[in-house]
Amino acid sequence: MEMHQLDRRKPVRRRAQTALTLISLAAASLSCAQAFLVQPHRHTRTLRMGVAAPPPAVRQKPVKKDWLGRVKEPPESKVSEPKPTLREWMDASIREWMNVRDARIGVLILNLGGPLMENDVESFLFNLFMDGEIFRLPAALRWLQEPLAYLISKARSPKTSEAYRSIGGGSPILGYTQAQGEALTRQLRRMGYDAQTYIAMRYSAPYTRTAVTEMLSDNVDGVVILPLYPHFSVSTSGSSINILKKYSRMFIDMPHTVVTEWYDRPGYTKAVANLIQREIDSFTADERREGIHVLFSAHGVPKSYIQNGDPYQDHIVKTIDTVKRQYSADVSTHLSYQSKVGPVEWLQPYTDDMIESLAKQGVKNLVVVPISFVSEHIETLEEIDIEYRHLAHEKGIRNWRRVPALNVDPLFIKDLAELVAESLDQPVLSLNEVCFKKYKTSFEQYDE
Ligand SMILES: C=CC1=C(C)c2cc3[nH]c(cc4nc(cc5[nH]c(cc1n2)c(C)c5CCC(=O)O)C(CCC(=O)O)=C4C)c(C)c3C=C
Ligand SMILES: [Fe+2]
Repeated sequence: MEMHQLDRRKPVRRRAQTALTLISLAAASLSCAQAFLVQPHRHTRTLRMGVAAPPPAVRQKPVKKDWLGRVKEPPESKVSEPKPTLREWMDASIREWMNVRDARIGVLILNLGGPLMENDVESFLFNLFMDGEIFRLPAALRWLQEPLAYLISKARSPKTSEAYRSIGGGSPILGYTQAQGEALTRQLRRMGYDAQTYIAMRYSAPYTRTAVTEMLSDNVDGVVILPLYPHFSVSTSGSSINILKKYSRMFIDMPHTVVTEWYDRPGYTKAVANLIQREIDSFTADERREGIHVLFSAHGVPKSYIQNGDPYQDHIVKTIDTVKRQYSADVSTHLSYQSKVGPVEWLQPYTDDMIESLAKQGVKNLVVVPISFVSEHIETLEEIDIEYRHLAHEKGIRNWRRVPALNVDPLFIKDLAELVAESLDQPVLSLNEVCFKKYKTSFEQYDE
């Protein structure tokens, strides 16, 4: 009975086999034609949709073929390589649908965001305090996150609005981030990459979902995820990566790698040192004889974060160690932390206490360096330039200098571009690995 049924299926199977053979022949001749024709592959990019590139951990080696379709064996050393680089992953993914190599790279820039105008302050603060990486409640009280975020943002918004009003009514962070993104795109293109940058802000538009949607509709072949924070903290890069992890289903077949931190980059640290040196050089010979003090002021985080393993403070200290080797040795260097929020203890010493203490010691010439920020925003323009400057003068520090943020400093942008390029040739670090292995963020709890 079974035999009979099988026999009756044979002609159907034969027809299916013939159809398959015809399809493969057509596909083979198409790929041969493509090898000879100069094809603008972007027009056919939709072919790729739904083709899942294998995730890095289980990825098989890409099958390399010559123009006749013969399989080329990879060199022996590469066979044993445990993890692919992003470049290899992109290559493999592209080769699955077409024999082309001019990969388009999306660079997804992550930043915090800020209110564009005064009316946005309350919703920006609400988003910020809704984030469990910023405003951490014990597990049993997490159901209070939303009502508390609502109350705190309402209560804080008059003070915060006043601060934004004093710098023109809104945060300049989006404008600077866009300028940095455009400069990075230009630099990567000068270096020969078909790259495009996209901006994902954490607490204000353009949000992560928008950036990812835009990036996918541009048909990028691979993504480098680049937080614009040199130092990793779960409260900044970690929080943005959490949200991205939530949306990672949107680019499940998209080769990607995460740059988690870049606090020791040569171009970044040199660019900061150059800006400090410029301020040091602006002092007169008499002022130099009096002594010059350089105060690095980093955005603080609650002390408990560091006790729970956040590497932020360690990264800050390492940046400063590298930077201070690159400017005049005859100045004194200090570190303090600014922007404390709420009643719990944050990293110490606080910047206002440090300024008072330096003034008490008789310091007259002070250079302040905002070290955790790479563009101007409220903490540099209001907190440092207005509040701390006023305090310093009041306490007798006569000569106050503030080192500008890097913004689009050419040396810095070039270094960021090199960082992106280098990340293509390093073993990929996936979102999963960052969230579950490297830093163990708590992404499952929170929404954008
Ligand atoms: C490295 C940078 C930053 C760290 C670390 C960070 C931690 C952190 N911040 C808050 C609370 C607030 N931050 C606010 C604004 C703000 N913070 C950063 C950077 C870091 N924050 C930026 C870039 C900005 C936006 C600046 C702009 O121009 O808009 C605010 C809003 C302003 C205010 O009301 O003071 C709050 C609040 C916490 C609690 C925290 C660590 C847990
Ligand atoms: Fe902050």
